[in-house]
Amino acid sequence: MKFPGQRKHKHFFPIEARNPLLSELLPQNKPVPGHICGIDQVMVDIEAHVPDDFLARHGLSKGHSMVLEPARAQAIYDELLAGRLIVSEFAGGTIGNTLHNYSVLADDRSVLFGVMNEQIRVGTSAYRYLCNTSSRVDLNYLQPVTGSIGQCITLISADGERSFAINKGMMDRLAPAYLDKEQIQSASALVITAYLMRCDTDEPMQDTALQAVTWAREAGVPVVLTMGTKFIVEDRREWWQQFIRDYVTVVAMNEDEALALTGISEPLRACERVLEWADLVLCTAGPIGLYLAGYVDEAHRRETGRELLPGTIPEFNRYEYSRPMRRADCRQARKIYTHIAPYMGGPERIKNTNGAGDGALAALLHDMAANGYHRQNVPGSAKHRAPHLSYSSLSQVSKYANRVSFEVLVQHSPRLSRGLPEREDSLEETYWAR
Ligand SMILES: Nc1ncnc2c1ncn2[C@@H]1O[C@H](COP(=O)(O)OP(=O)(O)OP(=O)(O)O)[C@@H](O)[C@H]1O
Ligand SMILES: O=c1[nH]cnc2c1ncn2[C@@H]1O[C@H](CO)[C@@H](O)[C@H]1O
Repeated sequence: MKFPGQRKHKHFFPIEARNPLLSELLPQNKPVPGHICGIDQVMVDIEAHVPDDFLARHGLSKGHSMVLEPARAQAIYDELLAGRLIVSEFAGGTIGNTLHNYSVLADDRSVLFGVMNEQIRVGTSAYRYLCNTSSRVDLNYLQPVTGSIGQCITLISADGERSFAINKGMMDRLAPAYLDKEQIQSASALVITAYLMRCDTDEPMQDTALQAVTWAREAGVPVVLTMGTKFIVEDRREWWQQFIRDYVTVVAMNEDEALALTGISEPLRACERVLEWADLVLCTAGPIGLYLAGYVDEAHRRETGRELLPGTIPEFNRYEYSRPMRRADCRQARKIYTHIAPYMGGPERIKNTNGAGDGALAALLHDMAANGYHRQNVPGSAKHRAPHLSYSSLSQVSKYANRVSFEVLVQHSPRLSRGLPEREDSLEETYWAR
């Protein structure tokens, strides 16, 4: 496990360095490995650049993800192919992307639950998927199926916005029998997406997801839910609110999904509302940057060194230097918030925004997993006097998440091809020194 930022104090990693003092604290010399788990509708992104009237002509809604009848998806694909508009076919899926990015950033193992073609031929979508997935993503648990994984036709508009048209194939056929309870219950987090719940009634994906979150909850493993698209949430707002109350520790969403979930358009107020149901909230807001909101016990709160920010919750960032905790672990819980504007004001040129939110979530997961890893390996550390959810403060995590989003925006694919540059390990320094 690579740590999310350089630490200048006594908690410095890597512990593999076998500091003799640290090793006294360790029952064994080999560090206990960590991992995270995720469930996805395994799919490839087939990317094409199109004018807005292409979307209108095919009845697609800009910025969203729609599952189409196979014949309709095929018609779009054929038109793109005939017009030589397809620029790439690359592994996708919101959780697949998040696990891949986590593994690249953390140099750590992640486990993907999903389906995969039983037989793979060179050049097919399944082949592309495997080629573009980090070797640190464990694919040994995939369920073999006869039929294709999903295809997500990713249509990029002139302004960089992306719209998805999905030919689902076998992506929702993942059965509960192909989950691994031991892997889930020993993970630092289980990541799922709201997309999993839009399978057809005769498909097992929803039941599979419910089984996994039940096991995670039972073992105290944080359940992380990314909202997918506002349409899924809008249709069943109360259902989602109850689902979050019952199972979810961390909610990740953009401002549209936040509005659909809470009825509140202002991201900070929406985060405040979601904190009534979950413990930690990541809300990305495109060019506005991103918000993180959580809880800390009064006894562990830390005041910011930055200027206090105005907003719908005045001085909302006052305790942003605190490390977030579960509400139930606080004796006197206080809500804490942070906001960060896009890294370096945003890229000069955005290649496309696809996966920028997934990138931010991967960074947050990295910091959470680093905390679990540190706790397991150095249980006596002062860092773990209280049960925090992350290794770093809310403020530090937001900088990291933002930095990773930036990296996704300036490249072509939602999947990072490499980790962040080493020299930036101290985000604090480079962040302000342009
Ligand atoms: N136009 C932009 N200018 C500057 N930064 C941006 C822009 N769009 C996105 N970002 C950065 O990327 C982060 C995530 O973006 P966004 O809110 O678009 O994610 P998203 O809608 O969840 O994306 P996806 O669902 O494709 O993963 C933002 O918090 C911000 O830091
Ligand atoms: O229905 C879906 N299920 C899972 N992933 C999806 C779905 N629609 C789009 N994406 C994925 O979201 C990523 C960007 O966040 C894209 O890479 C796309 O593959």
